[in-house]
Amino acid sequence: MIEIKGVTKSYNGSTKAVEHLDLTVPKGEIFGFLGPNGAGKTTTIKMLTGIIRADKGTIRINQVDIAENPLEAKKQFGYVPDSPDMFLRLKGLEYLIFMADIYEVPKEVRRERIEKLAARFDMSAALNDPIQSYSHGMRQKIVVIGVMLHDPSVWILDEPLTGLDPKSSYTLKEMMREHVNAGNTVFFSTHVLEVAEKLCDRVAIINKGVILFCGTFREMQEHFKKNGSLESLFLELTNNE
Ligand SMILES: Nc1ncnc2c1ncn2[C@@H]1O[C@H](COP(=O)(O)OP(=O)(O)OP(=O)(O)O)[C@@H](O)[C@H]1O
Repeated sequence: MIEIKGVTKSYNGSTKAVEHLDLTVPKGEIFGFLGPNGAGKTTTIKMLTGIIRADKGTIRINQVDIAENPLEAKKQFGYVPDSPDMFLRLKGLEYLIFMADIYEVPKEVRRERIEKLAARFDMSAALNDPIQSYSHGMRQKIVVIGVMLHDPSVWILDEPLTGLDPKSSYTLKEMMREHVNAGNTVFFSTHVLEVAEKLCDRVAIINKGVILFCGTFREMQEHFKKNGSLESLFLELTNNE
C-alpha cells in the first residue's frame, strides 16, 4: 500500500514540481500515473522511492515512512527507473547476483528465481553478456528481473513498457496483474492512455504538479467530457500515444 499525504516539492526553491499531492494506492490495485511531459510524474516517483526528499508532507509504503525509516521502507518496494542504463560494465548475471546480495535473497532461492524470470523474459541466453551490449529493451528487462528477485510487495515502475517488444510488454503486464491478484500493489507512470485503459484499476492525472483527477479510467473519460477546460489536456495525452 502507498500513502502520499500533502506532498510538495520545489526545485531551486522556485519551480514547484509537485504541489499538495494526496494519493492512496491500496493492496490489490494496479494504479496508473498519467501526465504530459514535465507534469511531475518522475519527481513524485523519486520522492516515493526516497531518491529525493519531499519539502512537505509524508509518504508511507506498507505503513513505513520513507523519510523516517528509509531502509525498512526500501525493503517494501522494487523500483524500475525510466532509464535502464546502469551498471553497464557488469554482465546481466553479475547484476542480478549483485541485486540479490543487496536484498539478501538466499542463494538457492535466487538461482531458481533468476532461471524462471530470465526464461519468462527471453533473457536466459544473454545473461553472460555485458549489459553494455544489450538493446534498450534488454536493459529494461534485466532491471525488471533485478527488481523482482527479492519479491517486493510494492512495484514502482517509471514508464516500464517503453522500449519493450510486444511479447515482453505482454509478459510484464501479465505479471503486474498476477502481482496485484496475489494482494500486492503496482504503481506505474505512463504517457500511453491505451495502456492505462487496458491495465489499470485506477488512474490519476497530474499536470503542472497538481492532481487533476483520480478514479477509474471510465470515470476519467466522463470527467474530461464534462469539463471542457480539461479537454485539451486529454487530447495532449491522447496525442502522445
Ligand atoms: N533536477 C531538477 N531541477 C530543476 N527542475 C527540475 C528537476 N527535475 C525536474 N524539474 C522540473 O520539475 C517539473 C516536473 O518534472 P518531472 O521530471 O517530474 O516531470 P515528468 O512528468 O516526469 O515529465 P516526463 O514525462 O517528461 O518525464 C518540470 O517543470 C521539470 O522541468
